[in-house]
Amino acid sequence: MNAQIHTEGIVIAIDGPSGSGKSSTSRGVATAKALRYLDTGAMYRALTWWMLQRGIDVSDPTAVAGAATTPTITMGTDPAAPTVHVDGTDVAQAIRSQEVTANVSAVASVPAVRERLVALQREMITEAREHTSGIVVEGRDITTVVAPDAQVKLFLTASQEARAHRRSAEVHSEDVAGTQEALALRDRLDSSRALSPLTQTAEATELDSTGLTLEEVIALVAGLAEEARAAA
Ligand SMILES: Nc1ncnc2c1ncn2[C@@H]1O[C@H](COP(=O)(O)OP(=O)(O)O)[C@@H](O)[C@H]1O
Ligand SMILES: Nc1ccn([C@H]2C[C@H](O)[C@@H](COP(=O)(O)OP(=O)(O)O)O2)c(=O)n1
Repeated sequence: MNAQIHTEGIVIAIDGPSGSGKSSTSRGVATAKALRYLDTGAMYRALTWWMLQRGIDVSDPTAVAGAATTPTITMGTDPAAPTVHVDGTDVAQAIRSQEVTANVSAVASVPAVRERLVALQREMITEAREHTSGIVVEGRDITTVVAPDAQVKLFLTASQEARAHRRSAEVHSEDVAGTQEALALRDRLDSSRALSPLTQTAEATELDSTGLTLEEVIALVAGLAEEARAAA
C-alpha cells in the first residue's frame, strides 16, 4: 500500500495601508503560483454594505455589534474571479461605493465584527492549508492576528503620494489631493483603533512599492512564495 504524501498549503499574509497594492499584488501572486486568494477588506466592506442597506446606524457600536452575525458572507477565493456575496447577493461592485468606503473603518473597529470575520477568515485559511496548495490573504491584521504563523509575512507600503495617484487613476478622479486626504483619514482610523489596528511589526518583511511596477512587486513576492514552498 502506498503511503499518501500530504503537503500542507502555504499561507502568504500581506498587510499594509490603503492603496499600497495589497489586492493587486495578492491576486497576481496567487494567479502565478496557483494559490487561493482572500481579500479580507472585502468582508468588512460586505458587512458595512449590508448594515447601510438596513439603515443600521454604523456610528453606533452597540447597533453594529447587534447585527454583526446576522448576514451570511460568502467569499470566492479564485484569484482570477474572486467573489463576495451577502445573503446570496453579489455585492462585488456595491462594496466599492464611496458610502461603504467612508463607513467601513467604523464598522471594522467593533469587536463583535472582528471576532466574527476573523473566525471566518481562519476557517478559510485552514481549509486552503489542508486542501489546496495554499492561499494569499491580505488586509490589516493578517500578519499580526489572523495568521501570525504564515510562512510569508509582508508589510506592503508606498508613499502617500504614490498611493493617492494610484487610487485616483483607478477611480478616474483628478482630485489627487482629495483622494490623498481620504486615504490618510482611513489609515489613521485603521491604525489607531483599539482592537487589531494596522501595525507594522518586525516579523513582517517591509516591501516599499513606491518605485516599483506592479509586475516587479508580484515577481518579488512570488519569489518569496517559492522559497517558502521549497523550505516547507
Ligand atoms: N507597484 C505598483 N505600481 C503602480 N500601481 C500599482 C502598484 N501596485 C498596485 N497598483 C495600482 O494601485 C491601485 C491600488 O492597488 P490595490 O491593490 O487596490 O491596493 P490596496 O489593496 O492596498 O488598497 C490599483 O489600481 C493597482 O493596480
Ligand atoms: N483585515 C482587515 C481588512 C480590512 N479592514 C478594514 C479597514 C479598511 O479601511 C477596510 C477596507 O479594506 P480594503 O482592503 O478594502 O481597503 P482598500 O482596498 O485599501 O481601500 O476594512 C480591517 O479592519 N481589517
